[in-house]
Amino acid sequence: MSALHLDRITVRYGRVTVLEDLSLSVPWAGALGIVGESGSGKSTAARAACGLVPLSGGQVLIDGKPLRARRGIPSPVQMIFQNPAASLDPRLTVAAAIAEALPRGRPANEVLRYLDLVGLEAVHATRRPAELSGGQRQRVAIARALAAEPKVLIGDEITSALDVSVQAAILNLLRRLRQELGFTLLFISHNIAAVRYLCDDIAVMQGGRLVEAGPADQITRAPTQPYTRALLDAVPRLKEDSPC
Ligand SMILES: Nc1ncnc2c1ncn2[C@@H]1O[C@H](COP(=O)(O)OP(=O)(O)OP(=O)(O)O)[C@@H](O)[C@H]1O
Repeated sequence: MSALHLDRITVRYGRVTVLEDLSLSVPWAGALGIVGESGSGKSTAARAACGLVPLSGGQVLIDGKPLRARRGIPSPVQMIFQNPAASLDPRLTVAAAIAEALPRGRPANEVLRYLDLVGLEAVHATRRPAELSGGQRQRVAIARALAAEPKVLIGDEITSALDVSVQAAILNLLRRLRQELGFTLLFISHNIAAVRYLCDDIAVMQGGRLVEAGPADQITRAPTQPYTRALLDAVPRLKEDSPC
C-alpha cells in the first residue's frame, strides 16, 4: 500500500485541463520527485495531493483511503511552499507556530526537539518570521510541517527563492531528516539535480501529463524521452551526490 496515491486525477481550471489522468504513487518512507518545465502542472499535482484543488476526475488516496479535509484535525498531508510566508503566520513566534502544529497531547518541550532537528537554536523560539533569514524561515516551515506528524510531506519548490549556498543547506537538511525520521516525501522542483540528490524516484511531467517515471538514477542516466533529456541538458553540471 502506498502512503500517497494520485489515482488518475484530472484538474480543470474553467475550460482548461491542467492535469489529465495523472497517476503517481509514493511508497511509505519513499521520496518521489516531480520535475518538468514551468507550467507542466507540478504545483497543481502537489496542491491536488493536499486537497487544495477540486478534482474533475480521479481520487487522492492516503494510506489507501480517500483524502478528506477535516476541520480542526491536522491534515495527514503537510505542504511546504516556495515562499515560507505561505506556510507561516507572521504574527506567531517560531515556538507558537510549531506548538500549534503538534498533535493534541504532545508535551510542549517537543517544540525544542523540532527546532533542534532542523538546526535552529532555542534563541530562535521567540522570534517571528520577519526576524529570520529566508533559510531560517524555511527551516521553521519544515519543523512545523514535521511537528504535525504527517503521513506525507510535500515540498513545492522550497529552495527556489533561496541563495545557492542556502539551497544546498536546506537540501542537505531534508536528506538528513529523511534518513533520521523516514518520512514520505513528494518533492517538486524544476531542478532535476536537486531532485536526484533527495529522491528515490523521479516523475517527469509535461503539459499536465506524465512523460516518464522511474528510479532517479535510471531517469537521470538513461532517460527514454527527449523531453527528459532536454531537462537534463538544461542542468550545467549534474555532479554525482551533489545537491546543486
Ligand atoms: N488558479 C489557476 N487558474 C487558472 N489556471 C491556472 C491556475 N493555477 C495554475 N494554472 C495553470 O495551470 C498550468 C499548470 O500550472 P502549475 O503551477 O501547476 O505548473 P508548474 O509546473 O508548477 O509551473 P511552475 O514551475 O512555473 O510553478 C499552467 O498553465 C498555469 O497557468
